[in-house]
Amino acid sequence: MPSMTPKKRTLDSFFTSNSPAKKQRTEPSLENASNHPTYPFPVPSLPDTIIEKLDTSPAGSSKHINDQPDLDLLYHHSFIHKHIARDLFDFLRQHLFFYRVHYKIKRGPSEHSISTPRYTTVFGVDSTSAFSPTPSNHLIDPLSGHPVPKARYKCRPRPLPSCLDHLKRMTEESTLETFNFCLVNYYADGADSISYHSDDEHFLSPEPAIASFSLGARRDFLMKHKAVVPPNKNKDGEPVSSSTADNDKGKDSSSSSSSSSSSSSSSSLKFVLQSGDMLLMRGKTQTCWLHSIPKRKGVEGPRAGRINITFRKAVKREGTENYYRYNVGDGEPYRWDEERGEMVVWKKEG
Ligand SMILES: O=C(O)CCC(=O)C(=O)O
Ligand SMILES: [Fe+2]
Repeated sequence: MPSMTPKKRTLDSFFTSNSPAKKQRTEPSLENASNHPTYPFPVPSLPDTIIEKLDTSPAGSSKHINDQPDLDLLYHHSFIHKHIARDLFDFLRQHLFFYRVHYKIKRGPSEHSISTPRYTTVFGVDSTSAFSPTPSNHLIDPLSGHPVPKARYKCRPRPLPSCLDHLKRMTEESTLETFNFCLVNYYADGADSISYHSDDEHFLSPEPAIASFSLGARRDFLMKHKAVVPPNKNKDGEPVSSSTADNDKGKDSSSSSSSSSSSSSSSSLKFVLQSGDMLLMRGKTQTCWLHSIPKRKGVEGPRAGRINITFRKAVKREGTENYYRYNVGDGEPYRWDEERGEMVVWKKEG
C-alpha cells in the first residue's frame, strides 16, 4: 500500500497554538488508509518521516543469549531508532483499535471470569488461509486461490493494516523467519500486565520463532524455566490454573530475579525492555521457559503507556480462533483519546 505525506501545517497554526508545550500532531490523511469490513475504523498508513527512519533498522546492536538451558534469544537493543520509536508508539496508540477482553474459564466444577489486564488487538490468519491482495482483502485458499467459505471460521480474521505489515516485512527480512499473525498489547500503566505464560500453543509451528517489539515506557520482562514452575496454559493456549496469564494479580515471582537490565539468577532472567527493543524468542524457549510483564507500582502518568507487538506464525485454524477470542473477544473497540489521555470506548457516529 503506498504511503502518504502528512498534512502541512500553515504558518498561522504555529502562532495560534493555545498549548505550546504540547507536541503538535499532524493528522495523517485517510487517503491511503487500510480498511476492511472487520475494522471499526480505517487505519492510516505510516507517514514518510517514520518509514524513512524505520527502513534504516535494525539501528542498534544485537546479542545472542543462549547461556541458559533451552534458551535461545536474540536481543536487539534499539532495533527501531530511538528518535522514531516514540513517533511510532504515538502513531499506533492513536490509530489502532484495541479491546479489553473478558472471558470465562472452567476450573474444576466452577467457572471463573477473567478480565485481561491490558488492551489487546490482533491481525492475521493462520497459514491454511490467506488474504487476497488489497483492496478486496478477502480470505482465499492459498493453494487454489478460491474464496474460503464463511463457515470455516467462527471469528472474522482481519488483515494487517499497512503500518503493521511494514514492520512485519522488516522483521521477516531481519530474522529470516515468516509470520502471519500480529498481536498488539497496550499497557496503559504499571497496573497492566501479563503474567507468567509461554506461547507454546499447538497451533504454532514446533519451536516457534516469536519476534517481540517494545515501544513506549520501559517495563521489566521476566523469564523463568518451566522446570522450576509448572506451565499454566493448556495446549490451546487457554489458562488452566489459578496462576493464569491474566488473573494472578501481583503473582509475578519477580522477587527471584536480580535487578540489572539483563540479569539472571539460577532460575530467572530479567530484561528491562526499552522503546525500540526487539526480542526474538526461538528454539526451545517457548517449550521450556515462561515469560511475564509484571505489574509495577510507580509506572504511571502521561508517559506510562507501553505497546508490545509480537509477530508469530500459526499453522492451524484453531490458532486463528484462539487469537481472536482472547485478543478481540466480543466487546466494544477502544480508541485513544488524546484530550483525555486514555483509551475510550469507540462508538460509530450516527
Ligand atoms: O509485552 C510483552 O513484552 C510480552 C507480551 C507477551 O508475552 C504476549 O503477548 O504473549
Ligand atoms: Fe507471550
